[in-house]
Amino acid sequence: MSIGEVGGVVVGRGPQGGLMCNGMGGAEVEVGDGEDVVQRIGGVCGVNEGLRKLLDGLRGCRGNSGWLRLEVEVSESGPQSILDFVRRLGSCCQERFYYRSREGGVEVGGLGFAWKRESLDSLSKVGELCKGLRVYVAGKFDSERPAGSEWEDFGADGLVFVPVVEYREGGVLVLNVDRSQSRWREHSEGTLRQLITGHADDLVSWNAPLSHQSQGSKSGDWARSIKSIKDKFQAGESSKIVLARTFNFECERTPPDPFSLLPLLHELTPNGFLFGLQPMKDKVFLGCSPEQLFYLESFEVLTESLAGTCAVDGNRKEAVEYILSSKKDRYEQGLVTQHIISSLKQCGARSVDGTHDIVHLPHLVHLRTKLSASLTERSLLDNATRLLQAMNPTPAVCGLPTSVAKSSLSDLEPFDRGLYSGPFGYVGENSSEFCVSIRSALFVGQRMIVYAGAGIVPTSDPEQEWHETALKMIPFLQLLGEMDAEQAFEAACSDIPVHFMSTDTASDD
Ligand SMILES: C=C(O[C@H]1C=CC=C(C(=O)O)[C@@H]1O)C(=O)O
Repeated sequence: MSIGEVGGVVVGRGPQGGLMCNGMGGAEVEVGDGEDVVQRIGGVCGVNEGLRKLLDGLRGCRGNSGWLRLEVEVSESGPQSILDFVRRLGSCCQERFYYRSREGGVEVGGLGFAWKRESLDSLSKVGELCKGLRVYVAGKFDSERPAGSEWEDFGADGLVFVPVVEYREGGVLVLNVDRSQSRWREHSEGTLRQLITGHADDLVSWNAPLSHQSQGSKSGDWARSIKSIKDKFQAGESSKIVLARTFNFECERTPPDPFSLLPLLHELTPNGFLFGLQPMKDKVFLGCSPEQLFYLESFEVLTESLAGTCAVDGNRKEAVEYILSSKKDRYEQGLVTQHIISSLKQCGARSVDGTHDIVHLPHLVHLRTKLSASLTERSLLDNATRLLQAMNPTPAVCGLPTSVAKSSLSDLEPFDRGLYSGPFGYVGENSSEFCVSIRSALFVGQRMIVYAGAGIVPTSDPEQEWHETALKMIPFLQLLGEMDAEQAFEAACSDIPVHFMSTDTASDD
């Protein structure tokens, strides 16, 4: 595909001719049917005007194969404009998506699905996706486990997708069209029109639902599960299993837009990956995770082993000293590091470099080893697919051996993890990155389910591990239940259902 500039428009041009693209400068340009087309529409404008330009740009396009991507540069690229875009257009589009990498280098808000698959294997078949295109992935932790009804619509294996409209870092608004789909024009135009003419929501701060009741895993069941995990250790079947539990809220009414939690979660955990996915109305999975699965650029991969947790009870320095000298935490994290190194080797790495550090989060610290390696010289998509297969799930969220841990968790956890602790990220033209979607929650109608897990090793104490999962739930419980951190911790530790009565304090941002 060649790129040319016509009348202020950059156009991808196919050799066969046949498809007419009417550029914004008025020039009509012929591009090949079946070829991928990338067109940058000139002139910086506001978001609404940008959406109109995309609609105009679409008018002259025809064809029934190949990707079409129209891009407009928009001026509103303030600190939260991408997240605000996704929040404001919630009433105009049922399918929403948001992702921000830990350092913020990649940030995207997506609306509608231009292309969607339910199997992660489909990622290896997207080799022909066009230049500049990013494919986003939200994978399930264990797709072999029977799906819980709460996770319906999140795909059999998760979702692999390209949004219709993307608002990307650097202030670029993108329209993605897969012209091989029947009725691609109606679908794309329909989505754009809804966004342009629909009623944009006011930005309202999250306010906890007026009345809600909590329930979730019980500490007695937790202790019994740990006992059976330890039996597996004794029988020599496993060395580590990461057991998770849930904290559920039942509300009297559907709570406010869950996407409005994202800025608050990010404030509490600024050094996290921020993500949200709404495959349909009243179903949202979101979170703010400290854990990177991998970052891949060219053949160079960065990854990390994050495990081992110590509470920060006032004095961070003491917590750091404690965790650095804790044999149990070092063992637990060492298993993850070793597994990741062997996964990297499976993907062609000859040597792996590593440095240790500590991750500081509200109320806790984790051990981390940052790892880097050079992989075999294959395409980025090929390497990303192989990394996903080899690394996911790591023993930071599953256990060892992976198959034994997975089947034990399927027996012991009385709920489907769905996307919790699965990979969440993208494969793009020049880079690919995934986080592990821990520190997350699912919103289904009037239910809100918070997930957290803890690595169980032979020396684990059930009560301490229960407290550890409570610590990990604090940011969510603080926000969902309108509590301070101490109350949130107590609620997360308690076996007794709590009845919340919040005050109605919705306010403009
Ligand atoms: C499984 C979770 O955390 C993992 C990541 C960091 C530390 C962990 C731990 O100490 O057990 C877990 O491996 C979770 O937050 O749900």
